Amino acid sequence: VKAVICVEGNIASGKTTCLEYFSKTSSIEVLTEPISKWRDVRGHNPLALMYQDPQRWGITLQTYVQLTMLDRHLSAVAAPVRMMERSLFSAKYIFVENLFRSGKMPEVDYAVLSEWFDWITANICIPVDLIVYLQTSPQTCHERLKQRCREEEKVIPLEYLESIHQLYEEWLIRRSSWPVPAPVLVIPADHNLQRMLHQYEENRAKILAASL
Ligand SMILES: Nc1ncnc2c1ncn2[C@@H]1O[C@H](COP(=O)(O)OP(=O)(O)O)[C@@H](O)[C@H]1O
Ligand SMILES: Nc1ccn([C@H]2C[C@H](O)[C@@H](COP(=O)(O)O)O2)c(=O)n1
Repeated sequence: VKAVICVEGNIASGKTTCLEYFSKTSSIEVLTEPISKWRDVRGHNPLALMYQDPQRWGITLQTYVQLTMLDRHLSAVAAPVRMMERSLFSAKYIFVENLFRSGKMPEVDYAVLSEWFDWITANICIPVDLIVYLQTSPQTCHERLKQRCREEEKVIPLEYLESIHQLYEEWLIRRSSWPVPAPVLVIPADHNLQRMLHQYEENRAKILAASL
């Protein structure tokens, strides 16, 4: 039986580090976010453009994110358990929603992206068996983001991470915004690396149970 687990969380919450840890397990295949594509589509960098001028380029990046995430979801599974970074769902419910709600995406762009998303989810089966939510404070993410130092992300202020955090909490904890496509395992993720790895080990059985 194959299982799909999506690891969700704010920017720089530790998703890649978590996936790297579980990639050492032979029964688990790991799919990271296709961020290299978002930074280079035929020589263009829609991620950088979006941060420079979200009004103009938000829909460009998010259209491409939707395509590349759909491609990830539909790619052939090669191991009993698949762990992937984020999902088609968080792309829409968190990032598109954030652009729209903060007034940085014109209503017509939001409408077109929503039509695409609704069509995809109505016509294509996107199986998700478990969501692992790495729950952090926006302050922790801000520090980790500065330390990681991705060129495009230097303009991200704490308030941006606070908005993303609120949207995640509404979606996965308060469950007041959008449908949650699978059970949610919440892992508090403000701790140091050693403690995080310990927590991942403690949660291993629960995570792998998704494949039973
Ligand atoms: N528990 C932790 N404590 C301190 N720093 C961490 C921890 N986990 C990850 N980091 C560092 O924080 C940055 C963001 O982590 P990363 O795994 O890339 O997050 P994400 O994939 O969610 O954006 C990286 O520089 C990483 O080395
Ligand atoms: N739908 C999306 C998904 C991601 N992004 C941005 C946010 C970050 O700058 C980057 C992903 O980095 P991570 O959270 O994995 O460290 O891509 C977006 O704007 N829209």
